[in-house]
Amino acid sequence: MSEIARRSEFPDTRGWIRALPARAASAPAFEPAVSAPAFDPAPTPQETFLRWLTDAVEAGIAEPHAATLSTVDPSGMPDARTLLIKDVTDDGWWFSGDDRSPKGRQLDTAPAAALTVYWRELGRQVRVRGPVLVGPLEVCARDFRERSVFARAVASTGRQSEVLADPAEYDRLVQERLTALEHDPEFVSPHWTAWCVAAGTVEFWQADPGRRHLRHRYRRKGDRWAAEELHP
Ligand SMILES: Cc1cc2nc3c(=O)[nH]c(=O)nc-3n(C[C@H](O)[C@H](O)[C@H](O)COP(=O)(O)O)c2cc1C
Repeated sequence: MSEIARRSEFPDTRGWIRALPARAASAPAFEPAVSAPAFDPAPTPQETFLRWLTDAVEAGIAEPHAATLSTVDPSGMPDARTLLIKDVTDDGWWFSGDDRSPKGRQLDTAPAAALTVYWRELGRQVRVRGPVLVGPLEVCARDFRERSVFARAVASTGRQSEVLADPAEYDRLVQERLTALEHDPEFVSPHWTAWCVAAGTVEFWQADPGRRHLRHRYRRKGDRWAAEELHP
């Protein structure tokens, strides 16, 4: 086991945080090799992403489909939160939530976002940026129905991120929704939304122990993808 940097052993917070190990030196090589100037990525970022997601699944990474979604509010103030990627299609990267939530309102006024995935154990990051589109009603409804009954009950009480002034009242409302859903299992919240980041750029980043990190960026050019390597 590597040495643990204990906070109490450092004179100040900065010293402790600076001592935390950055990238594991044992990051696996990007195929065929990180040091190779050229490599053989898939023709589309979706395909490369799904290959990397497969690697993350096979490596046993918990919640390998978790991503950070960044948006901006009407004043231009950025916001970000973790959520789960629900699908990857030719159209882009899909996620879901309530359109009355802060993220929903932000996407309504500024329909663009960035999704960031970090698979620490593999030394890999993916950055997806682009306009955000609201999915068709049937896609939103399918996503809602695929949620557990409890998740549907919570989602349809629908005041996500508002101040919880009365926790007991909230628990009562969720119980009420649970009972209602048992009687009406086909119910779909009209606010539940599947959004798609229609990527304009997608960057794949692979750590290299020698800091010759590999960065491969796809850029959408009409209906095809152009790709380029970036300075680390
Ligand atoms: C691992 C993980 C997965 C999550 N998945 C979702 C999700 O799929 N959809 C969602 O709306 N919130 C999800 N959340 C909760 C969000 O991070 C966030 O708290 C919530 O969406 C409210 O965000 P907002 O106030 O910016 O709208 C998840 C949180 C975590 C930690």
